[in-house]
Amino acid sequence: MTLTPLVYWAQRHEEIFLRVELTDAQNIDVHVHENILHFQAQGHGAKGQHLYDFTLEFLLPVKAQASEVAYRSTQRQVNISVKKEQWGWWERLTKQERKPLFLAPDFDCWLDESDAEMEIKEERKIRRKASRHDEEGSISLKTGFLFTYNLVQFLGFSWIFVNMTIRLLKFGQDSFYDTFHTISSVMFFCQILAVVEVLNAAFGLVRTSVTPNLIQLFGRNFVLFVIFGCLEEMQNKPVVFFVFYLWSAIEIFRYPFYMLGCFNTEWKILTWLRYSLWMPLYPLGALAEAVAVAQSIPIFDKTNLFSIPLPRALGTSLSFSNVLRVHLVLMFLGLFLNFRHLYKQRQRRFRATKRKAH
Ligand SMILES: CCCCCCCCCCCCC/C=C/C(=O)SCCNC(=O)CCNC(=O)[C@H](O)C(C)(C)COP(=O)(O)OP(=O)(O)OC[C@H]1O[C@@H](n2cnc3c(N)ncnc32)[C@H](O)[C@@H]1OP(=O)(O)O
Repeated sequence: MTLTPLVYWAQRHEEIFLRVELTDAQNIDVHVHENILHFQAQGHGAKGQHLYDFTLEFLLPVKAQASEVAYRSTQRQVNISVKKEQWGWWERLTKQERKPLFLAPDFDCWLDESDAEMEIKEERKIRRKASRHDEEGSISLKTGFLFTYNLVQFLGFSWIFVNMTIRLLKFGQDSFYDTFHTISSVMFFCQILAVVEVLNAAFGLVRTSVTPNLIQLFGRNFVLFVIFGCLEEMQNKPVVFFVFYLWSAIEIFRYPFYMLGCFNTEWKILTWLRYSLWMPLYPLGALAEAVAVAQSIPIFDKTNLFSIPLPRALGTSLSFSNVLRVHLVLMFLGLFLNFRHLYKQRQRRFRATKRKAH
C-alpha cells in the first residue's frame, strides 16, 4: 500500500519549491510528464516507514527536462525545485481549483508576489554592484598597465634625450659620430616595446586607430633595425644623432601626457606641448629619416646586402636599394597620413578643452 506524504510549497517568478516531509528517504523517483509531477520514495513519514507517493498537476506549464527538475534529500525532508516554463506569478499551484489535502504553503520559504519582486530587485542590485566591481577591477588593471608602459617609455626616452644633450654640450659635434654606439641599445628596447602601442590600439585599450600607430612603428623600426642596425657604415654618420634626437624630443612630452591621462588629469602646458611640438618635429624627423635612407642606398648597392638573385636571363640581382626607393615614396605618404591624423587629434583636443572652459 502506498501513502501520501505531507508536501509544502512556495514559488518565485522562475520556479516552484516543494518540501516533502519524509525522513531518511530512499529510492527516490521524481519526474515531470505532461505537466504532472510524479513523486515516489521509501521513507519515514506521518504514517511511519512506508512507500510514499503523490502526483501534482501544475496550473501552468513547467520545464520537464531532468536538468530543470532538481531534488535533494536531507535526513528530514526531500526538497524539489521545478522551473516554470514562463516567468510569472501563479495564483495557485495546481490545475484543480481545490487544494489537495496533503498540500500546504511552506511558510519558511513563502513570499508573496511583491516580496518576490523586492527580492529580484535586491538580487539585481547585488549583481549590478558585483559587475561594477569587476569593471572597476579591470579598469584599474588597464590603468596600471598603461601607466607602467608609459612610464617605462618615458624613462627610456628621457635617458636617451638627456644623455645625448649632455654629450652634445660636452663633446660638441664630435658626439654626432658615436650616437649609435652609446644610445642604440636603449633605443632598440624602446622601439621594440612600442609594438605594445599598436596592440593597445588594436585591442581598444586606448581611443585611437591602428593605422597611424602602425605607420609610425614601421617607419621608425625600418630605419632603426634595417638602415642603422644592419649597416655598420651608417652607424657612425651624424644622421643617427638627428633621427634619435628628434624621436626622443617628442616622446619625453608624449608619454608623461599619457601618464597623466591615465588618471584623467592634465597639465595645460604639457597638453599644449604634446599637441604642438609634432608640427615642427614630425617633418624634421621624416626629413632626417629620408636622409638616412638616401645615404644607405649606395651602401646597399655596393654590398649587395638583401639583394634578391634573379634568373640569369633577367640579370644579376634585384638590389635592395629599389625597395628603399619605394620606401622613400611611402615615407612621405606615411608622413602625410600621420600629419593629418595628428592635426585632427590636435583640433579635437583643443576643441574639447575650449568647451570645458566655457
Ligand atoms: C602600414 C605600412 C606603412 C608603410 C609606410 C612606412 C613609412 C612611414 C614613414 C613615417 C614617416 C614619419 C617619420 C617620423 C618619425 C618621428 O617620430 S619624428 C619625431 C616626431 N614625431 C611625432 O611627433 C609623432 C609622435 N607620435 C605620435 O603622436 C603617435 O605615435 C601617433 C600614432 C602618430 C598618434 O597617436 P594617437 O594615439 O593616435 O593620438 P593621441 O591623441 O596621442 O591619443 C589618442 C587617445 O588615446 C590615448 N592614448 C594613446 N596612447 C596612449 C597610451 N600609451 N597610454 C594611455 N593613453 C593613450 C590618448 O590619451 C588619447 O585619449 P583621449 O585624450 O581620451 O582622446
